[in-house]
Amino acid sequence: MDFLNLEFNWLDAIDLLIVIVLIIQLYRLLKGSLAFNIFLGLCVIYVIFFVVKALKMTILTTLLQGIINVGIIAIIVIFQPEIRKFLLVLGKKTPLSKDSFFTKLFLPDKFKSYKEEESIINEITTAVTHMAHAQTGALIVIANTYRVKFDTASSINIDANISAKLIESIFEKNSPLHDGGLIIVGNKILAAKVILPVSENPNLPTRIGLRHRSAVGITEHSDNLAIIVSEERGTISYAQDGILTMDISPEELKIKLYEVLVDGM
Ligand SMILES: Nc1ncnc2c1ncn2[C@@H]1O[C@H](COP(=O)(O)OP(=O)(O)OP(=O)(O)O)[C@@H](O)[C@H]1O
Repeated sequence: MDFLNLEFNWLDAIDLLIVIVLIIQLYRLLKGSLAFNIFLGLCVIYVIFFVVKALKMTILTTLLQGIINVGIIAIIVIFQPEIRKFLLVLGKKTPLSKDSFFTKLFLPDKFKSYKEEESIINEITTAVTHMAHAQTGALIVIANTYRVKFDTASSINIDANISAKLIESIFEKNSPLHDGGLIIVGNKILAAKVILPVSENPNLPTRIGLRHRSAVGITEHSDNLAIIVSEERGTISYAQDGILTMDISPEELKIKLYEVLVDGM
């Protein structure tokens, strides 16, 4: 195809499509985070660079070229968590990954059994619903990897099967384990009383406190889902990819848990 005197073949179309997909993935990954503002700043520098280069403004071009050269290393350092997450997302879309087209084609859902996941989803939803009614504050992190990092200095290892009664008793107001987050990995409750990183996102609602902020914090740089029960309001919320979704119903929580535990995060 000849478009505006430019040669445009099907390979260019694929090239363009891949760039668009990468930009959309990058936007979804960064939106709502501080890194998004840094990313916009870098885009502005790039645009100015191309304009001054086209206008043949040599000094500015050299200066910006220098900033951009150093900027590549700075980008890797600043965006290290985002790059990690981006590669994780890409890894999940490989032909052999759990939710890939090929896996779904050769192993249709009807042949898979989700009994264990369904039981985990029911236990978590039951516990969260009871705690919301009783206005018992809770913070549950469902981590997608066994290598989840958390502060072990104050936490208590549990390594128990997931049950609504156990979760509820951990968050009981008189329980010595009720403060901090509960970590679930796979089919186990791994630890309680975990101190999580508090999000510094300035765009979060000002009315929320440390429980909600730390739920957002633990999902900002890793593939986790954090469920929060507000002690003050008895509401259920969740954080994923650094984004807080507030005041959901138990049914909505169940759908989210299916999405995470059955369809894959
Ligand atoms: N860094 C942290 N990691 C894990 N849990 C934390 C952290 N900081 C505070 N918490 C938990 O949050 C509780 C305090 O919640 P706070 O009232 O500040 O938050 P909130 O978001 O307003 O929640 P709520 O709606 O339940 O009041 C603490 O008692 C503790 O259990």
